[in-house]
Amino acid sequence: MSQNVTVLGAGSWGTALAMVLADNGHRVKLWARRNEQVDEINHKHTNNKYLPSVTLPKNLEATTSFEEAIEHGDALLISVPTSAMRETVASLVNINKSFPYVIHASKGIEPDSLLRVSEVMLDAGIDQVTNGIVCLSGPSHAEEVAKRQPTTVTVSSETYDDAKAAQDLFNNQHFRVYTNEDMVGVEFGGSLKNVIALAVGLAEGLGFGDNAKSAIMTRGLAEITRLGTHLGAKPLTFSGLSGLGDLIATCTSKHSRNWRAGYQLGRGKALETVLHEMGMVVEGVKTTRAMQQLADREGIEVPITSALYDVVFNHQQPESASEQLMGRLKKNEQEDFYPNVTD
Ligand SMILES: NC(=O)C1=CN([C@@H]2O[C@H](COP(=O)(O)OP(=O)(O)OC[C@H]3O[C@@H](n4cnc5c(N)ncnc54)[C@H](OP(=O)(O)O)[C@@H]3O)[C@@H](O)[C@H]2O)C=CC1
Ligand SMILES: O=C(CO)COP(=O)(O)O
Repeated sequence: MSQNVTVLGAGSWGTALAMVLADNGHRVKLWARRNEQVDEINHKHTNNKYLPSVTLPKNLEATTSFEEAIEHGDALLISVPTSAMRETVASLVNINKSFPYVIHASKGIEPDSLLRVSEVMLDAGIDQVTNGIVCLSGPSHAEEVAKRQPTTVTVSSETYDDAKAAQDLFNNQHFRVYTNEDMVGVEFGGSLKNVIALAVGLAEGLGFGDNAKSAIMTRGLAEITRLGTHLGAKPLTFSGLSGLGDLIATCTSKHSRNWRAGYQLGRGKALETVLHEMGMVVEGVKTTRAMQQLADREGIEVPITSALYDVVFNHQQPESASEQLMGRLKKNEQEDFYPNVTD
C-alpha cells in the first residue's frame, strides 16, 4: 500500500533510501537543510554532491521546511549523522505530530554519553511522538543502492510489528530486508564496524597486505562481539548482515568513507585534512572515541580499537601502533578454549 513517507537527511544514505521508497510507489518528501540542494533535487532530479551521476525518481520531492516534511509523513525515516540525531529529534518533538514508529538508519555511538542511536533518540524525547523505534542496518553502500544493485539489510525493533512494517515499507526486488529482534546487536554491529574499517584502511595505507587486512577484520569482529555481547547483544547477530556482513562491505570497499579515511591517515595525512577533503560523514572517528570509552568503562579489552585511538587522538605513529599490537602478550584465539590453562 502506497504511503506518504518523510526522510530527514538528504545525504548519500537518506537520498538512496528515499529512492528505494519512491521505487516502491510511496510519495516521498526528503528534508534537506540547503535551498540550492532542494532546488537541484526538485528541478534537476539529481543530488550530485552525495550521489553523482544518479537520476532521482520523480515521485521524490525535497523541501527545506522541517514542518512541511513532518506534516507530509505517515511514516518517518531519519538518516542524519549520529552527531546530528539529538538535535533532529529535539526539532521533531517540537511539532505536534505522532508516528506509529520512527526508523533510523544511522551507524554510530555518541561519545561521552556512550549511547547507541536508538538510546540517543529516546534521550532526546522521541517517546513523545512514537512508541516504536526501528533500526535499519546492514551492508549497503548508498552508491550501489542508488544503482539498484542487489542489497540486503536488516531491520530491528523491540516489537515484531514495527520491524515487519519497516520491512514491508522498504523491501523490493533489489533491496531485500530481513527482520532481527536483537536491536542492541544490530546497532553495535553497524556502528563498531566503522572503527575496524578505519583500522583496515590505515593498515592498507601503511602498505600492509591481505594478511594484515584479514587479521584486523577477524580480530576486530572478536572485539566488537566481546564488547557487544557484554552489553547485551546476542552473539549470533555479529555473524549476520549487520555484523560480519557490514564489516566485509565496509572494510573491503573503496566506497567506504571510513576505509578511505583510514587509508589517508596511513599515507600520513592529518585527520583534519582527511575529514575536510572527504566532505561526508566519517562516523568511525567519533565512534572510535566512544568505543574506547565504553571498553574502559566496562573493563573490556579492545586492542585494535585502542591502537587506532592512540593514532587518531594521541598522535601515535601508525607504525609504532602496529608494532605494539603485534608485540602484545601471546593469547589463545578463543578466550575459553583451554579453560584450565592460565598462562
Ligand atoms: N552512505 C552510506 O552508504 C551509508 C550511510 N549510513 C549511515 O547513515 C548516516 C548518514 O550518513 P550519510 O547520509 O552517508 O552522510 P553524508 O555525509 O552523505 O550526508 C550527511 C547528511 O546529513 C546532513 N547533516 C549534517 N549535519 C546535520 C545536522 N546537524 N542537522 C541536520 N542534518 C545534518 C547533511 O546536510 P548538509 O548537506 O546540509 O551538510 C547531509 O544531508 C550515518 O550514520 C552513516 O553511517 C548507513 C549505511 C550506508
Ligand atoms: O555503512 C556503510 C555501508 O554499509 C557505509 O560505510 P561508510 O560510512 O564507511 O561509507
